[in-house]
Amino acid sequence: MTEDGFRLLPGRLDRAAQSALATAVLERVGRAPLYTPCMPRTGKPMSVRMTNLGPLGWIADRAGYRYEPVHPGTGAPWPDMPQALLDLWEAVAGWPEPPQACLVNWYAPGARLGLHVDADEDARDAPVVSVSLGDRARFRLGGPQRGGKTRALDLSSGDVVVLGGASRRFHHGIDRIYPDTSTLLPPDWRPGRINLTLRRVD
Ligand SMILES: O=C(O)CCC(=O)C(=O)O
Ligand SMILES: [Fe+2]
Repeated sequence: MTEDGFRLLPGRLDRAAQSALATAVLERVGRAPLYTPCMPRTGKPMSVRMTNLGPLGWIADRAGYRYEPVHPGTGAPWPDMPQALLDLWEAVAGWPEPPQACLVNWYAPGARLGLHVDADEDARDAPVVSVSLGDRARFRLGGPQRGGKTRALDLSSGDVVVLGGASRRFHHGIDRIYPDTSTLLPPDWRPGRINLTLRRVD
């Protein structure tokens, strides 16, 4: 762990665990389809597609950023979080309560996620735990200030990142993915990357 509470756990999930998790997540994505979020006000579509698992889901649309208990397209509650994610949170988060939201991000080749701070949660002290599955990505980590110094690190399938302590409020994003660098996901989902972001909301 670094002083600022940022932790990269390379290969935290072995291949069998990644594969079982991918199967569990994709089955749920079948019930809660990916949708294209957009920027508040401008309505500009994001390149990452999203859905959620768990009691609450993070939504971005013209009205703003917020958490909702139901899928915006189907109106149904989000599917439950696979037990493996709850277990992972318990093992690495160091937080007494379980996560309330698991954002599922889908990066096709060309998708990216601009530098941002995860700031829509009242539970600002609970860490964010994020899991990478599928193709490798270049993750960018900055500091608390927008426009400050950043560094890049690669995230591979099975890697887990914990944004705890001060790093909970650090800027971060995904510059790009590296297509066809993993054979984990089923053929229909290649090339591409899934990221699972576990958060406590209130
Ligand atoms: O895809 C990633 O690794 C990061 C995702 C992220 O920062 C987010 O969903 O807030
Ligand atoms: Fe984030």
